[in-house]
Amino acid sequence: MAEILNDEQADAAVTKLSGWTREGITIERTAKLPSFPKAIEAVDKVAELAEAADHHPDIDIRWRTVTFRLSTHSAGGLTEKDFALASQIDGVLDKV
Ligand SMILES: C[C@H](O)[C@H](O)[C@H]1CNC2=NC(N)=NC(=O)C2=N1
Repeated sequence: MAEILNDEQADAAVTKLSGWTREGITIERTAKLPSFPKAIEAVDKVAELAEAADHHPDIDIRWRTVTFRLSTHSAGGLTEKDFALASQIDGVLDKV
């Protein structure tokens, strides 16, 4: 099982991402996409990455605003898996 990062490690890891904040054992990023279809396109790409990683974000879609939340449920905390997928999500959002 992936190891839970402590507060210091999690805070250091979050600063390496773009636009993510940490709320306890969850990290989240909200992005406003240019349109609803673009928001769905971004979510679709993230879904493919999530499946490939076998790690899945909670996703909230409101018109063209999308929030991604990550936590490693099986570990009960934040692990490298969350930060690895968050970085991939940044890559998707940079290109939309
Ligand atoms: C069996 C499989 O590895 C697990 O159910 C995975 C799937 N996706 C997951 N996603 C997240 N965010 N946390 C998990 O603990 C998790 N577990």
